Amino acid sequence: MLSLLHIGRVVCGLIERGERLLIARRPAGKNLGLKWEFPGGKVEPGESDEDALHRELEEELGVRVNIIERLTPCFHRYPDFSLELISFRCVLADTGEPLSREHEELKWITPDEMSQYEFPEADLPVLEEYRTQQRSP
Ligand SMILES: Nc1nc2c([nH]c(=O)n2[C@@H]2O[C@H](COP(=O)(O)OP(=O)(O)OP(=O)(O)O)[C@@H](O)[C@H]2O)c(=O)[nH]1
Repeated sequence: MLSLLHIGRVVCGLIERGERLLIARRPAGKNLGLKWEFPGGKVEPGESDEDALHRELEEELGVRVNIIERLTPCFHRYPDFSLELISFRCVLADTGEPLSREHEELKWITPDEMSQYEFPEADLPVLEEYRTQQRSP
């Protein structure tokens, strides 16, 4: 029988600075390697989504953020695993630059530049929701 691993809830942060958004490139050796994503990771048992976001962004980028809003959660099934992706718009709480502790590279991009980067499939509805929001008055 085909078994599919459900990795559970994954949180990620769409960190805004002015008109730009922070994206991070996954390391080559990992699953979905070299795709661009929003920093974050798996929610641990007993942890709230918000606490997981703060923990992951501290671990991966060394930053604290203030959450602006939660976007619509998306369930996605990859060929070998599935997840629920919960995204948050946020801003940096302090003035320091994010550090690339676990990613290949970090970039600040405008919403118009998003289409130039390859994101994991699970992120496509998130990108669409974010872009639509940016265009509305
Ligand atoms: N952080 C993040 N993960 C995403 C995004 N989109 C997406 O499909 N994912 C997937 O969600 C999972 C995130 O969990 P993770 O960051 O803890 O996992 P990982 O494979 O990097 O590392 P690990 O399992 O060794 O801790 C990965 O499988 C990743 O490919 C996204 O925008 N941001």
